Amino acid sequence: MGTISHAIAAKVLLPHLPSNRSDGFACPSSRLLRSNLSRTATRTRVFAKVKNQSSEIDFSDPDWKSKFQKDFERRFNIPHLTDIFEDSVPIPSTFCLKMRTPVIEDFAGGYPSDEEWHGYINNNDRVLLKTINYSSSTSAGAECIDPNCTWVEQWVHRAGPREKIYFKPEEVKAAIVTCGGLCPGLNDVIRQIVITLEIYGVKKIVGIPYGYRGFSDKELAEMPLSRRVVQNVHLSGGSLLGVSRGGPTISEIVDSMEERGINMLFVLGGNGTHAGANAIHNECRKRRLKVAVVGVPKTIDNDILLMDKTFGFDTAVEEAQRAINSAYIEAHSAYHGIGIVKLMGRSSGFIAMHASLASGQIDICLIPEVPFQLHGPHGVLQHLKYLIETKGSAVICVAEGAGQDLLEKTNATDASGNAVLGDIGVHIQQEIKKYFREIGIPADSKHIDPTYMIRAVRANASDGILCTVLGQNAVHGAFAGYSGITVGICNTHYVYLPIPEVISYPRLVDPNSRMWHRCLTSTGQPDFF
Ligand SMILES: Nc1ncnc2c1ncn2[C@@H]1O[C@H](COP(=O)(O)OP(=O)(O)O)[C@@H](O)[C@H]1O
Ligand SMILES: O=P(O)(O)OC[C@H]1O[C@](O)(COP(=O)(O)O)[C@@H](O)[C@@H]1O
Ligand SMILES: [Mg+2]
Repeated sequence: MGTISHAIAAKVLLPHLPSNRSDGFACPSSRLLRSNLSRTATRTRVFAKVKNQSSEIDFSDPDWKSKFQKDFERRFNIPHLTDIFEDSVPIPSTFCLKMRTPVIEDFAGGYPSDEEWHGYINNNDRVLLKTINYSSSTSAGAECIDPNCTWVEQWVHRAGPREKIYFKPEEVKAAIVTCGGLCPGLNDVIRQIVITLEIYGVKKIVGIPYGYRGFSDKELAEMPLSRRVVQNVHLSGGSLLGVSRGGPTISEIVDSMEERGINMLFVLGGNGTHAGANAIHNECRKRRLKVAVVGVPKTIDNDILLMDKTFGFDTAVEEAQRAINSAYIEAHSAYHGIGIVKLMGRSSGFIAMHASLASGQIDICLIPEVPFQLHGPHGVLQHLKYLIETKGSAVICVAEGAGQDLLEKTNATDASGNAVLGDIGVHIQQEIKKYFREIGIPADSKHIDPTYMIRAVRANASDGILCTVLGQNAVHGAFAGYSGITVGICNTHYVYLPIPEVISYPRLVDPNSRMWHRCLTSTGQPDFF
């Protein structure tokens, strides 16, 4: 009793279970009542789950809380080189802000250190992961461990430069790789990693071209990187290094790293890339290679667990405003105009939800986490008819992963194994056209798909800052001797997290969260089931 397995603990902490709207609430006329019912039912299911874990967490054990905390501490411990190289001797950090120019000389005369400078993070510094003490499991968005929603402090490691480092800068060959789809800010992160590495005194820095593929494709030469090369790269979107999906096996990647003498690897990517980074970290350990593998979460979908947000997300939401505004103008100017804007979000509707909230021009927001029906008395089309009759126009914002149950399945996958989704935006437009034709009401629908335009732009100012901090912290983490970690922002503080904890499943919008309810309040849409 008391030992919580990794996977089980992740489930206990899951903020919500996706509500299964087809399982049964009668549809009372009041949306509020329905929403309350739905919330209660979902909560009941959460605790049914928790109760099922009783063989794992025995809540009647007076010590369950301290056991949980101990287990949490173990899970969130960040792997360190000394776990396998016990004799590693650290040296004083070569990162010191009193010396703001990149170190250009060798360290023959010893490593510089500054006893007086208090700019380092203590290894025992921690950041509080959860900050709300929910008094009840029925509080909006409550994340409870036990049925009483007991307050349990959960601490994670604080990111930043350490006083002692585990790599001699002149012995480092650092590589950066960007994988998956594009995301605003990739170049900003690359730039900061290079700049920070140079401040530590690293001279061998390379970019691996086109994601993991660059490790195996002999035609693709690694790109030497320096402050001079990256100076202005943040001024444009995309990735200086290129990106790709799919690629070589983990063993091939580590073979290639060994051949190239890479002992620090910075991996920018989403869930899939991080699964790869963790596997590379484990393979290096298996081969007893003194290598630090550090991830920087890159996902425009914002679907990495535990973090306030990932870089590029704010920019995506901002850029989406232009498409939404165009859709609004088109719809508003047409007779019975209906605008449809499809935004990215494979399994998480964060961009659609935030873009809808920001614009104030959306009447219907559809996300993957909240099932909906198009047809029937409570369907989207019926509500559109109501909007056309009362307002004269309407705008829908739909996440690409929403309503996939309404489309034909293809079972097709991309090179990384991600499911290829059906086009929900096109489907909704077709159904709108059919429906309004059938009911004899003219409607003029316009579908805008700005997805690739949104993700190719350069980062905005707020993302620029986030990228800067994450890039710098990635380098600090590697020099501090950590590996198999990723960097993030939790409750406005910067942290290091073990990779498996942030990718055990995609972070989803909680349909019981205040944010989703705020979105519903703003759009005024009913539940569509
Ligand atoms: N489970 C996995 N283990 C190892 N590598 C993976 C895994 N899933 C994906 N990858 C690799 O990570 C890279 C990016 O994955 P992908 O899913 O396309 O993007 P993202 O990292 O943004 O989720 C690809 O090269 C893919 O082969
Ligand atoms: O057409 P591509 O390049 O496969 O990208 C489409 C996918 O990229 C994303 O924007 C983000 O995906 P990743 O996080 O895997 O890079 C998804 O929302 C979308 O499904
Ligand atoms: Mg992914």
